[in-house]
Amino acid sequence: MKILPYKNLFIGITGTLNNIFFEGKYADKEVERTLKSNKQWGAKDRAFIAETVYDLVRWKRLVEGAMARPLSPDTLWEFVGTWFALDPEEKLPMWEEFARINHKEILKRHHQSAKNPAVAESYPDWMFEVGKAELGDRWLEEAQAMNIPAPTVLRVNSLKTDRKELQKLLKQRQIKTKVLSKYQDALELEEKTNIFRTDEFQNGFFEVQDAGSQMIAPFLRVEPGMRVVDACAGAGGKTLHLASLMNNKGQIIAMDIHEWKLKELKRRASRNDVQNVQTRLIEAKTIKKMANSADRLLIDAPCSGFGVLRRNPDAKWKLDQPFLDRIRETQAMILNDYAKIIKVGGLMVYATCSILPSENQEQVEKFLANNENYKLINDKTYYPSENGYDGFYMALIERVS
Ligand SMILES: C[S@@+](CC[C@H](N)C(=O)[O-])C[C@H]1O[C@@H](n2cnc3c(N)ncnc32)[C@H](O)[C@@H]1O
Repeated sequence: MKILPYKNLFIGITGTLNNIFFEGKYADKEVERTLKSNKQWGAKDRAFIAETVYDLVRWKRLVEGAMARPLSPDTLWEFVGTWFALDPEEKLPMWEEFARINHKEILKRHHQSAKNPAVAESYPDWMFEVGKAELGDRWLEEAQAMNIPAPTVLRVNSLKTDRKELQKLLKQRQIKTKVLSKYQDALELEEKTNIFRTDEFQNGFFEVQDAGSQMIAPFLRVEPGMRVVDACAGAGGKTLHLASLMNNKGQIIAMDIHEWKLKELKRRASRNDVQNVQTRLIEAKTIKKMANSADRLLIDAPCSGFGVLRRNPDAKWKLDQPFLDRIRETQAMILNDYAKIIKVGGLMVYATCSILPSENQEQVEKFLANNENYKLINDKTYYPSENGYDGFYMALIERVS
C-alpha cells in the first residue's frame, strides 16, 4: 500500500501495534478503537491505517527477520519502517524515527532470513512444524493462502430479502458486490467499505459471514418444524443461518458456556427478525437433561482457528502448543457428551474452523470408535488454498440406535 506520509497516521499505527502485541488486545478491536477515536481521518487515511496494521500483524516474523531482532515496544518505529523499506517502490518520510533505516542492509538481511520458510511465510516455528506434521506437502500452500487478506462476504438473510434485491439496494449506495454462485446466499464486496453503517445492515438484511462458514448450516439438513440444538452457538452466526433455512419454523436452542455471547446472539436475532431461537446457558446438568431431545445438533466446536488465520492473523502470535492440546481435549469431551442430545435417527454436524486433522477427522474417528451407535455419513474439509475463503471442516453423523 502506498505510504501516506503523515506523522499522526504513523503514531496511530505504532500505538495500535503496541496494544496488539504488548497489551494482549485483538487486532480487529484495536483497529476499530483507533479509527473511532480519530474521527478527523478520511477514508484513505483509515484504509492506510487498517491495511498497514493488518499487514504488519500478518508479516511480523518476516519483518523481524529483516530487522535481525525481535519486535519490542522500543523497536515499533523500526518495525514499521523496515516493512515499508522492503518494498523498493515505497519512499519513507525523512523523519528522525526512520533515520537509522538502511534499505540495503534490510534487503540483505531479508534475503538471508527468508531462506527459512517459517520466516518467509511469517509463522512461529512451532506452528509451522504442526502444520507440516499434520498436513505434509499441503501445508506450504495453506500457509501461503492464509497470508492473503480475507475478502468481506455477506450472507443474505432470506427471512427479509433475497440476493438480487440486496445487491440492488447496495448498488444504490455505490457498494458493488458479486454473487458467489457456489454459495446459496453469499455476496462478496468488491471493495472494502464500512458495511455496518448501511440501513440494510441495521435492518437485518444481511450478516457478514465468510463463504466457507456459510457451508456449515446447510450441511446439517435442517427442515422447518424441527427441533434443533446449536450447542456451541457463540454470538450466533450459524444459529441465524439455521433459522433462515428453517424459515423461522420449529425450534432452535442456542447454547454456550458464555452468557455475554448469548446476549449478543439475542440482539442479532432480533435485528434479523429470527423468532424461533431460544438461548440456554450451559451449566452443570444442562447437557444430561437434554438427552434424546433433538432432531438435529450442530457442534461448532471451539478450536485453534488454524483455518481462519487470514481473518485473525494475530492468532499466529497468540496461540501456543498447550492451548492446542487443551482444545483437542475439550473437543473430544464435547463430541462424546453432547452427541447424546440427538434422538435415534437424528443427525449432527461436528465442525471446526481448523484444517488440522487432529481437530477434525481424528476426533471424529475416535468418537465413532467409542460410540458404535453413530455412523459417519460424510465429511468435508474446505481448504483456504482451494476456495479462497476461510478453512473449515464439517462431518455429518447419524445416530443409528
Ligand atoms: C467456533 S465458536 C462458535 C461460533 C458460532 N457458532 C458462530 O457461528 O458464530 C465456539 C464456541 O464454543 C463455545 N464453547 C467453548 N467451550 C464450550 C463447551 N464446553 N460447551 C459449549 N460451548 C463451548 C465458545 O464460547 C464459542 O462461542
